[in-house]
Amino acid sequence: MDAGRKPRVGIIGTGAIGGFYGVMLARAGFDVHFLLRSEFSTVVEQGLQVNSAQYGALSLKPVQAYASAEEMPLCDWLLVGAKTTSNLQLAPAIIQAAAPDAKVLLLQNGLDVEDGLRAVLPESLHLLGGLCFICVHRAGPGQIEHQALGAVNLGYHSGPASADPVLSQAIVEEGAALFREAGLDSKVMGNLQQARWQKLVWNVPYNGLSVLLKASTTPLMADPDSRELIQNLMQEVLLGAAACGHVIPDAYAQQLFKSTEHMPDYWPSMYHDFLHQRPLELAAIYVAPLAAARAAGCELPKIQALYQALSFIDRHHA
Ligand SMILES: NC(=O)C1=CN([C@@H]2O[C@H](COP(=O)(O)OP(=O)(O)OC[C@H]3O[C@@H](n4cnc5c(N)ncnc54)[C@H](OP(=O)(O)O)[C@@H]3O)[C@@H](O)[C@H]2O)C=CC1
Ligand SMILES: CC(C)(CO)C(=O)C(=O)O
Repeated sequence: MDAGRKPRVGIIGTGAIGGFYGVMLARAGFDVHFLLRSEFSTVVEQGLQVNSAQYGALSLKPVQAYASAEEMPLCDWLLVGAKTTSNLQLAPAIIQAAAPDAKVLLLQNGLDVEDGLRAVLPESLHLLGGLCFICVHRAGPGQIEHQALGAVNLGYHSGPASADPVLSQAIVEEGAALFREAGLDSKVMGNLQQARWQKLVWNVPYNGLSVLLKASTTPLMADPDSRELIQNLMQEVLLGAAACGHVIPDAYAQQLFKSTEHMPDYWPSMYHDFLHQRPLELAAIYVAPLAAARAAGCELPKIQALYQALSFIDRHHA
């Protein structure tokens, strides 16, 4: 990349997350290219709209939109905004759109989501994980509803800087700076695994229960039984994390629980997948943490039961 040139950003999977962060980066002056699938022609015709409780009505038109990665220019940063269930299918597109030493950032929930992709990406590509603290969903083709929040915490997973902590830190700082330039909070996480476990403290209870109980956060937080269940599930995530060497203070879970009471009523992304009969992110959000905890000698029976119920739903909802 030429010194002084802003990095070129490619969005691989332009849904709620890819669309929101892509529009914010484009508005901040980055050269952003969007890979789409079902919404391609609508977005070419009508652009991308973000209806944000925080930033008002934002519009990006024209959009540098692509239906195939072969038409995309080589990008310095690739932000993967697809669901984890699509990662392996998207690997050829990521490889195709990546500049020789590109940074691939998975903006996804779950544990170990980088591992499957790492195995098929060239060694020259840096792989990072990003945890998005945001409430956003697609309201229609090219239409993104942003209800609250927006921070992205980043950590280095693997690549040419794996053995060089100074370089990997600099790369993660560069990624965080992109988001900060777009006016969003972004922190560098020294340990990506720890950061992923921390995020699971929220996603394990709320994502799954929203599907199982057909309830958004407001009713989940209003009912004494669901409140107790959420707290018990959070405690099991802390147990699993600790067994894997990632101690998360109890106060962290308490604070997430409390802050959810003050969030606008929110349907987690897993509920949207259920509603639209798309595969649920069970491998990333349930299977991987359950397996990691079990390998460390720790059983998590409530999470296991929630996972089994969700697996049934996942197999029967399509
Ligand atoms: N939404 C939220 O508030 C939050 C989401 N997350 C995480 O972020 C990640 C993304 O979630 P979210 O943005 O909600 O998901 P969405 O379903 O809104 O977006 C996924 C996008 O990826 C596209 N896609 C999938 N496969 C392909 C393909 N082969 N080629 C091109 N495009 C493809 C989909 O296109 P198509 O329309 O054709 O299916 C869709 O546009 C998940 O891991 C989620 O858990 C994390 C924090 C908050
Ligand atoms: C936890 C929450 C709602 C906001 O921090 C989120 O980021 C998610 O849905 O994954």
